[in-house]
Amino acid sequence: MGIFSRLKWFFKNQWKQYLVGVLALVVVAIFNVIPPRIIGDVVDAVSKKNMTARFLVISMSIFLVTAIAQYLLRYLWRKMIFGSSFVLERELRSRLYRQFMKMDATFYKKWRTGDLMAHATNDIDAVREVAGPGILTLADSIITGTSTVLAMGLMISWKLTLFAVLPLLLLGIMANILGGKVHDAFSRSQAEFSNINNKTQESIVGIKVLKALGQEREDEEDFDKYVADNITANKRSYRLDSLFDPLTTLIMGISYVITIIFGGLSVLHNQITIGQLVSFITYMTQLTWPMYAVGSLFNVLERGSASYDRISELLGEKSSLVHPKHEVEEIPDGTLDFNIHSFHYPDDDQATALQDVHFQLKEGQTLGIVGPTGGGKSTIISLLMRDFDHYDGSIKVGQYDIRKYNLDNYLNTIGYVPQTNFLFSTDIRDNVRFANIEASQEAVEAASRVADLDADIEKMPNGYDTEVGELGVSLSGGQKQRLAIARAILSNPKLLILDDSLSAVDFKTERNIEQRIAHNRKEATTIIAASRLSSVENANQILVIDHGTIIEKGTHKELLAQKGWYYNTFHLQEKTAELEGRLNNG
Ligand SMILES: Nc1ncnc2c1ncn2[C@@H]1O[C@H](COP(=O)(O)OP(=O)(O)OP(=O)(O)O)[C@@H](O)[C@H]1O
Repeated sequence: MGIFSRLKWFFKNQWKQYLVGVLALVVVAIFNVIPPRIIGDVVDAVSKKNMTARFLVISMSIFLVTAIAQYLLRYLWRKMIFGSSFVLERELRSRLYRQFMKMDATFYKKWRTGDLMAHATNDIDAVREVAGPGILTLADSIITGTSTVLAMGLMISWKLTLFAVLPLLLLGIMANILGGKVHDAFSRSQAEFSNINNKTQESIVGIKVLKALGQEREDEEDFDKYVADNITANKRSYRLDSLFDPLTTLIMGISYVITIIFGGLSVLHNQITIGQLVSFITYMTQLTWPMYAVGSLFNVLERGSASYDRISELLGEKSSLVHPKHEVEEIPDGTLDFNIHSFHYPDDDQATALQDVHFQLKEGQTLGIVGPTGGGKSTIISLLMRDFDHYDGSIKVGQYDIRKYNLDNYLNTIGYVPQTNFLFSTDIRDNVRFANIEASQEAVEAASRVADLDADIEKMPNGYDTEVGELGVSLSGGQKQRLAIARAILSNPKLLILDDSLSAVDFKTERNIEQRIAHNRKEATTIIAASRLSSVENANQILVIDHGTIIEKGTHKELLAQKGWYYNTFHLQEKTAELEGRLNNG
């Protein structure tokens, strides 16, 4: 029952709907008392041989009116109670979605996609069941149960009612004993469902790699193991369920036996009439539904409660990002003052990811960041993108520390092209203008030209209408990268960040893109992190990052003159490019 108090915030919001629904249930329950009474009266009239046509017509008319009224009222409570439960579903879904949107990189490292999907689907459904069928069953079983027992007691015999209802107490005791166990079993089965979700998602995303490595059999076996674990958990959950339903039948059976024995004796001793006994048994039949409902109720509540625990845990997660009380609403310009004394990833206290990284950029300048793999290039970009806000030092974009800006305003000024691109399942045009869906065709074409993608698109049969992503054509790695660049260019950001995002295009295309970006973005700042040094040759300033710190700094010319890592790598890459060029030319 604890789940109801935890959902109090929702019931408070929807109290009017629930009140109307419950009132309708009360009236239905009152109407429910009438038919057995009429049946009893008709039986008595027949047995006493004083039945008249008028009596029969009146009795049957009341019967019919009651049935129609019940039909209409049942429609009303369904609409009120089930309708409200969908409001809860919508509210929880949107809370979860908003939470997903505002969480930081640490959150997404902790939670697996399959978990998040399971919370957003199965768990929300289980909580909705509490607010719909759960409330209905609770109210209906209390109201129908009470009104039926009252009718049995008041209109027929309290003594007989007491004997008949006594065994039902056993059900309450059993529900209490099994409640905690069902909660745990359902939590376990939901956790196993999350594992299956994760496994399926991982296998589908990695299907090409799986096949290439000939791991289908092993993956299938792995999957079967997850399914088996899920089935074991489900079986346990349903075993507990199965203990309850037959018990209800058994207890109802005992109640009937008691009723017939004591009821029969009462008729023999002229304490009640035969018609009253028929009414009593009909009332008993009406009690069957509330009894079964208790079984399903305790199930729905324990499942809902376990799911609400899981959802609350997610909603309770706090983003580590700083949200100052007085956020700067101003839009930052493209100047940058990066001063990090030290930074380590939240889950890795030991290794310092960045140490003494300091650089400044004026509006319109280009910065290149290069260095050995794992050196810390992406980490610098991560801090600029505010994936993490806790470090020793400060990063200023425009006049203020980036943590002082409203996060959305700040990120809107950045055009970010990550190492791995994501295409949405829509056409090329909408993929390019994703950040600004109102952008004109001319603007989309201009951005595509800067990214050197226009010629490729024009060759496609449907041009900018070509569907891409899951449902459409597959673009090449280089085309995907250029589409992501066009998307970033279209929003005309103050700060454009390319994180190794030209790695899949050839040297000539890379040059084209660089020149066009430089030409189009004279007033704006650009940061290019790259493994290929040719990507940053024309930058105003280049940093060589290794082991999280700057080991060389300068322009292309200055760095060559230093004859260090940059010089060696540049010549090595030049020779490799030359060799590749010769091989390609035959
Ligand atoms: N989310 C993270 N949590 C903990 N450590 C991380 C995380 N991301 C990166 N690292 C570690 O930080 C170091 C720098 O990684 P980073 O990705 O910044 O290097 P990089 O220079 O961009 O490498 P590459 O050229 O291979 O992309 C590495 O040792 C890496 O293992």
